[in-house]
Amino acid sequence: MSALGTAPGRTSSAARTAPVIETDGLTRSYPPDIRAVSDLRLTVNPGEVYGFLGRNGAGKTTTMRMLVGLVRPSAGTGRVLGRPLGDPRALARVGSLIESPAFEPHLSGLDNLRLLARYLGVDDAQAHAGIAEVELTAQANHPFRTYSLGMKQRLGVAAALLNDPELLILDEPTNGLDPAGMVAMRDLFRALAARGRTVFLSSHLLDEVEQVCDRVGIIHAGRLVMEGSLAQLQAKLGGPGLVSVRAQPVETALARLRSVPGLSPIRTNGDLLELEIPGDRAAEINETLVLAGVRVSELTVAHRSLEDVFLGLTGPTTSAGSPPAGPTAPGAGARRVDPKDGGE
Ligand SMILES: Nc1ncnc2c1ncn2[C@@H]1O[C@H](COP(=O)(O)OP(=O)(O)OP(=O)(O)O)[C@@H](O)[C@H]1O
Repeated sequence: MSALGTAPGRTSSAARTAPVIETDGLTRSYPPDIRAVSDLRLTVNPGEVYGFLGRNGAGKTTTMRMLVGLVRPSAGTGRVLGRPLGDPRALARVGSLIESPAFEPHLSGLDNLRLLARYLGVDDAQAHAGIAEVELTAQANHPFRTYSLGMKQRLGVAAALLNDPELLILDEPTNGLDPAGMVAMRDLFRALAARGRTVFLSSHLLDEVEQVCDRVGIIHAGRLVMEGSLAQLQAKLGGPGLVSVRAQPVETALARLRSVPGLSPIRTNGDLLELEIPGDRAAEINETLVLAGVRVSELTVAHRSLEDVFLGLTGPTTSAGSPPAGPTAPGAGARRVDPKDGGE
């Protein structure tokens, strides 16, 4: 086991550089033989936005529940803010959104937060600040029961922020948000990181993680298949992808591209040329063609999905099956209908 966090505390310089979350061999099994999380070794550093990426049933929620002491590990150890998992002294400095918080349906969003603020012993002003921070001011006095899924989610994040936590642990925080809400939430996470807070969020959306996270851990069938910086993830994704170019005159375009090493089209269909190259060479293709007097009317880089990343990192699996390293139960990795979100 690595040197898990030493003495915690805001004032210690050692604590500032020690990981905020560190786990070693963290495992959670469910009877009769489901391995929801297996031998997980995570390192989350202070001040970063860390994306915990995995598809449905990968083990994200179970991991987060262990981190905040809601579920006891079957094996392995971990530390949060330098203290053992579930230690109340650490949890007092953590804000989390894992299960939907039990808000009072007939109270307004603001009154719900005030109630929670009183319970946590924090100033009422924090409730107002939280509402503003998640951009719910216009709906602050509407009853919670009238809130959309996205508004409920934003109120949940505001609740997690109430005690001005050093670490936020958020399970799929952008679930249900519209595109503008997603952008606002991403901005909030970056702003929190800029203030030295650490954000550990889960997602099954590669795009989302790429846009907001500094580091990424990819969990698949209960196991961590990759952990590293966004640049390292992108390097893994930077392999050949499919770039399509619509260009005229097509003969000139073909001849020009064939003359540049590595840019030879693999297929042509009328004036559409397809190249299998890293997507970051798209601008080079455009420039090459334009300088050769070719008109480029369309240039698309095929989007690489999370599925592609998994296939690249783990090899093919079926949704009902699992690779040898994954959950041990038949059907492990398939979606469990969870009361927290009512399933898919
Ligand atoms: N209480 C439980 N009892 C039995 N199996 C469970 C329990 N909780 C989780 N599992 C199983 O553990 C695996 C991981 O579930 P988990 O909820 O952690 O995944 P997830 O990555 O959060 O998925 P999602 O994105 O769908 O929320 C799944 O196969 C799930 O069915």
